[in-house]
Amino acid sequence: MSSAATEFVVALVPAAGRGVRLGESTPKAFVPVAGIPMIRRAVDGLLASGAVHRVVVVVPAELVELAATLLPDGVQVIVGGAERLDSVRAGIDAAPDADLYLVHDAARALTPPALIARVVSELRNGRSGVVPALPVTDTIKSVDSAGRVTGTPARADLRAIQTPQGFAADVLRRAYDGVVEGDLATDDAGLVERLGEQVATIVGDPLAFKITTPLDLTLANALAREEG
Ligand SMILES: Nc1ccn([C@@H]2O[C@H](COP(=O)(O)OP(=O)(O)OP(=O)(O)O)[C@@H](O)[C@H]2O)c(=O)n1
Ligand SMILES: C[C@](O)(CO)[C@H](O)COP(=O)(O)O
Repeated sequence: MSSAATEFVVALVPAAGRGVRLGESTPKAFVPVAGIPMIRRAVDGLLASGAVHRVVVVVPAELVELAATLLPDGVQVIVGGAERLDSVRAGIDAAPDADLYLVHDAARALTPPALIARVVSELRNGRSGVVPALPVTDTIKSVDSAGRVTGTPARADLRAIQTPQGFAADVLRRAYDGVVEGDLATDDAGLVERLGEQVATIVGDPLAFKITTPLDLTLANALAREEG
């Protein structure tokens, strides 16, 4: 960590999901990728970035003790909630001393440390919200409830958004103050955008893909084995 790094950076790692789409018997964050649980890989990536002072991992209640045995000393483990937003909120409440927050899915287990460091660097340069983004390669259409196409947004304007998403702490706290029961926001930046705050994108990394389906896990296993 550079001595010029004065703001206290806390990384929140929501890892309390069940992984329904992955279909394993173990909650997703505890599923191994080439022998190492996703949760451990995600935390190791954050620590290796050299840009994070503290890590708070959010897990299902029954897995707190197991998580503590899997993670390096000093990493805080807390209980999550029913939805991702509930788990992130628990993380924010557990780390009121943060100046900057990163919110990083455990499911993006192979995220390169250099990408994490770039997000923090942009925050330190004065951004209040930063997300990694990649161009989409498919054509994206909107559809109605019957599956009829209702529109085709210009692909050049679209980006697939990854994590870690970085925020000035007061901005993320205010964003979560606005969350209501049943909120449909699918990422943290979406909540910040509602405040009228600017969210900047940086170029993401294909390796930061979210392990969601069995095909994703096959890919992650192959990539991690190749890495050695
Ligand atoms: N109640 C929840 C739901 C999700 N997450 C976390 O948020 C990240 C992104 O969520 P996703 O990939 O959707 O994971 P799951 O919710 O586990 O997957 P699914 O929707 O297939 O059940 C994951 O690291 C997941 O563990 C969480 O902390 N708390
Ligand atoms: C936060 C996120 O990873 C950004 O792409 C994504 O929206 C999480 O969605 P999920 O349905 O919880 O996997």
